[in-house]
Amino acid sequence: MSMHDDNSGASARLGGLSYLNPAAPEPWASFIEQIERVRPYLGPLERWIETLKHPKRTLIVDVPIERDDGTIAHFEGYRVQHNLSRGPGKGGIRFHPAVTLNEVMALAGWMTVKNAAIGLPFGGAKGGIRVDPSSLSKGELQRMTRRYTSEIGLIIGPDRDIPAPDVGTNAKTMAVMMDTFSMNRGGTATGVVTGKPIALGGSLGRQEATGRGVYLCAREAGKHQHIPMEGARVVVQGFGNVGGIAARLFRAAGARVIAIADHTATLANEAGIDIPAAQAWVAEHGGLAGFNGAAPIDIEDFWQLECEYLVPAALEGQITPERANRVRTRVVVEGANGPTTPAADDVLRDRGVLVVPDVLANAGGVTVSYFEWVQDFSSFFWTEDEINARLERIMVSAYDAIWQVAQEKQVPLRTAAFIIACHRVLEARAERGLYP
Ligand SMILES: NC(=O)C1=CN([C@@H]2O[C@H](COP(=O)(O)OP(=O)(O)OC[C@H]3O[C@@H](n4cnc5c(N)ncnc54)[C@H](O)[C@@H]3O)[C@@H](O)[C@H]2O)C=CC1
Ligand SMILES: O=C(O)CCC(=O)C(=O)O
Repeated sequence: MSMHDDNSGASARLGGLSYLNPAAPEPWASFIEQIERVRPYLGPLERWIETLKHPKRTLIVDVPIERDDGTIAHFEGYRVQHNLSRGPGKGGIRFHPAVTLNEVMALAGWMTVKNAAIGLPFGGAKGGIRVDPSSLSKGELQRMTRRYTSEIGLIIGPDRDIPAPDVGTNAKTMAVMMDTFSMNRGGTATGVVTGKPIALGGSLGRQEATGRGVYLCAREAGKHQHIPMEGARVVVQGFGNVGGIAARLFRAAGARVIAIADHTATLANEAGIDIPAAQAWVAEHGGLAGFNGAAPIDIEDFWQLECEYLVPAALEGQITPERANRVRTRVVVEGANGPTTPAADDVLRDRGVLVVPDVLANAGGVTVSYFEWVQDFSSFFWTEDEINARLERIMVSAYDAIWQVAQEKQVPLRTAAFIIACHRVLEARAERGLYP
């Protein structure tokens, strides 16, 4: 059963404030730097580049709730619509104690690029609340989610902006958001969020889609790098929805997952870790700590384990230049959003490490969210095999297109993905602004 079914489990996996990496720049600064790196490749569209450096709409909301003890608590929430040129906003909702406006702006910007790079008809958006959901009772969590949804209800909707799960949220959160939006509107609106439970118009395959996309990208990268999947050594940071599922798929394909880490433990086993057993442990205990199928190692040793694939699938700013200098991997496959800083990207490029960027590698989730949205509109639902086959086609063709541009322009895959995406977004922007 899904590791995301119970929000208390999701909350326990958040990692508290520890994920703020003081050695990394603010996420929005990283995003701006990534946009700047595309400037020389934009041709006449360059005159529109500032569009990408200014989120279109930024909503900050106060979310007051009555706590179970009768006191009133206030939380700060956000929904940022970075760009809507190519369609409605799309992107997840994060509940985490370290959420900031700066972070949500960057996450929304990465959604704009991701959706355009893959060719989905969406703009980019993201939202979040600065809260540790594990500190709330189920009732408090529900009241907070409902109040937040009502507050951002001003700007979301099936044809305006469609949230989905991210760190600290799950299918249950989406069910409550859908219900609140529908109550306020006076009619059921399944298409307002994706990542919903199947009973409410959710899509088969969405739960696994991000991890599946990560695995597919690794497989494609391995073809170019001549890395056989059988026996490939894999190291995964983050063992939630994305990291846990990716690790399971790597193992199922014959790879050897030799190290895994979450906010409670960093573990290694050169012989290969039994991933389903580790997932069952986390589902029961809320974290990897205590799992005896691998031995605890130091976090800094984790980053320099020799492997074929390194998969950061936790949070931003994890691969700094200092760590990039020490990694001993051939391919970094970014399950998380923004795990590699721009300066670390340069180090990895100089060291010949291939980086499959977040805006490609973790796009499987939003791709199946797109399928969910389409299915909700048509009220016609596909089988899991159909969904997985369509997901694979889209991921492989996006990978090939980005690889091609990288070869032609002699740039890293991230820059290639940004070139494709920024062209699409700015062309749409320019077309919408021109007289015939
Ligand atoms: N859920 C989705 O469909 C998508 C998620 N992502 C990105 O993937 C990343 C992970 O998201 P989910 O797996 O959904 O979240 P999750 O809440 O299911 O799991 C997060 C994992 O990261 C671990 N973690 C937190 N702080 C850590 C630290 N300091 N060191 C090591 N591990 C730490 C947690 O223990 C947990 O295992 C995020 O960057 C998210 O934005 C990207 C695309 C889609
Ligand atoms: O499924 C979605 O709509 C968004 C997923 C997401 O937040 C992401 O790709 O980072």
